[in-house]
Amino acid sequence: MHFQAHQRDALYDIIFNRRDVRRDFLPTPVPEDVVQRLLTAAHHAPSVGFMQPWDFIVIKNHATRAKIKNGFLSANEASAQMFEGERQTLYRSLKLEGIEEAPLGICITCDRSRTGNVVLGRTIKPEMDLYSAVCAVQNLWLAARAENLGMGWVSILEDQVLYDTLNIPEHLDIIGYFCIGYVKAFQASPDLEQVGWQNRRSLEDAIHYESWQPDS
Ligand SMILES: Cc1cc2c(cc1C)N(C[C@H](O)[C@H](O)[C@H](O)COP(=O)(O)O)c1[nH]c(=O)[nH]c(=O)c1N2
Repeated sequence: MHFQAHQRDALYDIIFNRRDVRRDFLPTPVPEDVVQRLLTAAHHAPSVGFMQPWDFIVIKNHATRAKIKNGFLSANEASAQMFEGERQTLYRSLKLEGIEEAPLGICITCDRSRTGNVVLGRTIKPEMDLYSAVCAVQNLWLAARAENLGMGWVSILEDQVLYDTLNIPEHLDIIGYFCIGYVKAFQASPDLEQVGWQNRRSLEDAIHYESWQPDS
């Protein structure tokens, strides 16, 4: 398959217009065929040794999401206290999850023992299975944006909340919990940039030619 310019441009549009969404979710359910398309995209991510270490737990039940939200609330209080002064005040004003508002939750796990102990490509760097599962996250994120669905990563949450609430076996690692739903609007830039928490680093500083150089 040879992609045409308009197809290339569509991919870049999706990349640049993808946002971490935690507010403005609409209650409109995500149709099952759309959910299947999202998960098919996630399932086609690259993985070390083709081990496909991920599983996807799909959560629509509100009571389940309310339990996860409670877990967020306590983790978020502990997190807020790690920041000081004005930074803590700003942190407390941020909306950092849409667990109850978004009608769809997806928890992604990583089975580090899938396909055995010795995995092609993971022989020297054992963390490659976790990285593979994160590749599935990014596919999901981009597919969601292509479907005009907002998606937000909620990592302010103790893993144990997800193990207990979702009955996840202990041998699985938790990669993340994601809120997904249609939205009133997509923001043009990251929320954290809009509120002055953190600016986008210049690409110039991120690119190094031939060898690493400190920021200019
Ligand atoms: C691994 C990981 C974990 C988290 C996030 C991202 C990633 C990659 N982000 C979203 C993050 O704040 C966001 O991606 C950046 O601020 C950039 O914004 P856009 O994603 O471009 O909108 C995120 N956001 C949030 O509100 N609560 C959270 O718990 C997390 N956790």
